[in-house]
Amino acid sequence: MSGEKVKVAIVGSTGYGGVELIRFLLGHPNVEIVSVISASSAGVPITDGFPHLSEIVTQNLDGVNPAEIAEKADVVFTATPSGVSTRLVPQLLEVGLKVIDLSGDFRIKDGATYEAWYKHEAPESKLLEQAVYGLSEIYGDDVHGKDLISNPGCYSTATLLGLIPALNAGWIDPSSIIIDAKSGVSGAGRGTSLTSHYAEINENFKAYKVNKHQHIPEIEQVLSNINGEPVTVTFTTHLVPMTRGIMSTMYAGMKEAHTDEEFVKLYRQYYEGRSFVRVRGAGKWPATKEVFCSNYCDIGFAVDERTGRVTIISVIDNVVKGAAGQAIQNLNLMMGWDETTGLKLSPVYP
Ligand SMILES: NC(=O)C1=CN([C@@H]2O[C@H](COP(=O)(O)OP(=O)(O)OC[C@H]3O[C@@H](n4cnc5c(N)ncnc54)[C@H](OP(=O)(O)O)[C@@H]3O)[C@@H](O)[C@H]2O)C=CC1
Ligand SMILES: CC(=O)N[C@@H](CCC(=O)OP(=O)(O)O)C(=O)O
Repeated sequence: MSGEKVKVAIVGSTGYGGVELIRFLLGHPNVEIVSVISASSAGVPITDGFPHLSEIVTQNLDGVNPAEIAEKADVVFTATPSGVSTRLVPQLLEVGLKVIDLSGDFRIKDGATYEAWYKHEAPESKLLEQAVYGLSEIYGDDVHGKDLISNPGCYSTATLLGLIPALNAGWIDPSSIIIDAKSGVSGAGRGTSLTSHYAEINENFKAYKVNKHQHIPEIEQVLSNINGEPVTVTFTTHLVPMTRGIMSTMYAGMKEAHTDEEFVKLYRQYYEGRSFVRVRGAGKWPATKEVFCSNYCDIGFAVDERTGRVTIISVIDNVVKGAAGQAIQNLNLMMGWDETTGLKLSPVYP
């Protein structure tokens, strides 16, 4: 790129993913936010709903009009609910925009599988083929120069980054994988619901969508590609009374005995040069607070010689590496910039 900044627009800028995109993009040296967009609040200042952005974002919210977006922007992030992107993204591509979609709509390559899990009509198969699945550390090379990037799911990101090196090396039995995942409440978005309001979630801890979560086909699609044969997983999600953070705890049988130190070495080699994956030393397990508000994914291991299984623990911030941060990482990869541009912020602690 020349010295000129890339102009970006954000549809769904009033949601948690959208507002986090704004926070990071404001500090991105190669980018200018030219439009913050809302379907329901066009014409009003974004600061009406988000006073924390006062004096920082002075624009009014724009409406969802693909032709108007194309007049202003080069790239658009769609931080919109699943089902919305299916209809909107083709219109945005049609007017010449590059799109990075944060929803689940373009992640599943088989339309019938998408419809079975998401209960929405799938996008047309041509676009499903065109969309590049933007799990940055694994498929980053495919993102460069592409027009449509499908940002991975939050649980899928933590889980896949935790499993892929061991599966790829043939160290774990693909038929034995069990995933026990927990998320903070912001993962459900800004809208209120009975399951996520304060009295229901405070001092509570509950499983939900057991064996029915929409990230199961996404995780299985990628693991099957890596494995070369179909992989199915047992996947249970839980809601934790905290705002941000995902911990994915994964259990798998080892094909041959390996030590914690060998796992650490394997993973450090696999992720060499990828700044946002931090592999903990033997006997050190990550906590969600250690990646809070950052784009890091931290991974630790515990081999159990007694059972022949390994436990892999992976943590991310769902709103950052699980959504807005990885979307910006994909923008960087799309544009051929260093993938860390605008993203190298330390986690917030405590
Ligand atoms: N929260 C998270 O941790 C993660 C979220 N995701 C995915 O990212 C997407 C955004 O999530 P999140 O920000 O949490 O969701 P929110 O519910 O917080 O925000 C979604 C936004 O989409 C906008 N919207 C709703 N309907 C339409 C429409 N018809 N046209 C245009 N915009 C619309 C709404 O704003 P308005 O009415 O003002 O337009 C709303 O602010 C979702 O698909 C979600 O599944 C993925 C990974 C993690
Ligand atoms: C805590 C919580 O409710 N999390 C959401 C994650 C939503 C999400 O990321 O949705 P898509 O990736 O499918 O778009 C859930 O479990 O459905």
